[in-house]
Amino acid sequence: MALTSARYGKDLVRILRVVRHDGKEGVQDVAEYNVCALVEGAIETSFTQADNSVVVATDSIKNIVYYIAKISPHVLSPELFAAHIGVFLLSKYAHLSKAFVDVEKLKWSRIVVGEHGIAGAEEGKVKAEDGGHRHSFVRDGDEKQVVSVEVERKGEGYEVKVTSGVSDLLVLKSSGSAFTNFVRDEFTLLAEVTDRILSTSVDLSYTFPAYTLRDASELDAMETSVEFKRAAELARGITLDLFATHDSASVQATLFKMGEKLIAEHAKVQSVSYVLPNKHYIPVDMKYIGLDNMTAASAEVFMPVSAPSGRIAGTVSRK
Ligand SMILES: O=c1[nH]c(=O)c2[nH]c(=O)[nH]c2[nH]1
Repeated sequence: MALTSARYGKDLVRILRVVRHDGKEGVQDVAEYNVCALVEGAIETSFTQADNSVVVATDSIKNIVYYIAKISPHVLSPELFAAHIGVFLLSKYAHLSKAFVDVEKLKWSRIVVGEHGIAGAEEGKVKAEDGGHRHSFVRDGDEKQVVSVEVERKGEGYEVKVTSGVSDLLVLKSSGSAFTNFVRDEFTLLAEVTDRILSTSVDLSYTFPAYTLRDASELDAMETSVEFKRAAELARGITLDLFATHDSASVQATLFKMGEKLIAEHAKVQSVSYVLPNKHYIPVDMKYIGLDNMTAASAEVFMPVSAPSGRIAGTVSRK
């Protein structure tokens, strides 16, 4: 018998970091993360011979995540924060060869004070550059930025592979989606529809080429070269814009359009993967009470169905 793979670390490390911007009249940012940090390396004997001398305790790995959250100038960028944790783990412990850091960044957006028609709220309207309040935030949705970083020791430096994305971005359109011309046989109950509700919870990930750096001081250069922040803005924007505007023949066709567009717009994005549940909304049949609710034009009352859902997955890659 042999140990054929081994990896360990800390999962579900929760962090909220406040960033106070000097000289900007009290403007602050916050970043809330869920982090999973795992390592590989010369750790076999801890499994096969109960040899803990090669084990950096998972408690220490958790403490390193907090430490990097405190000292990293990159903590607002999920890609650079994750890469910083990975590079630190390998630079600190010579017997470790790879680090796998997954981070989820939760969505805190600035509250825009004074736009809710509340008398007196103007007094508290103290703006950051983007027009929101300087240090007050709202959780506007379950959506998360999700990033997986793999760092591998390569000679004196480190090779960093980044996959970024979005999860739990819930969208719905009440028109502009059809589904016709599919296989019809003895199992087919579904009617063709030229106009239907389309709703999905977007799970998106996209990859970048491997980037080699000597140490953490080169993380800024990695952002300048790869432009993770621009990719994240494009990925979300393209997903939402095309979901809204594409005259959808199917989830499959809309998925491909979105992936194609992101690759066309960002030179560093190598492949784009979506997993899109088709969250069904079924028109309620009201014939029994003399009401027509079953045609594309008449359907107004729908029953949301939590299960089952379709599940459409696809990856679009640069040739
Ligand atoms: O966009 C869709 N794709 C499918 O593959 C499918 N299958 C189904 O029943 N409804 C839909 N909708």
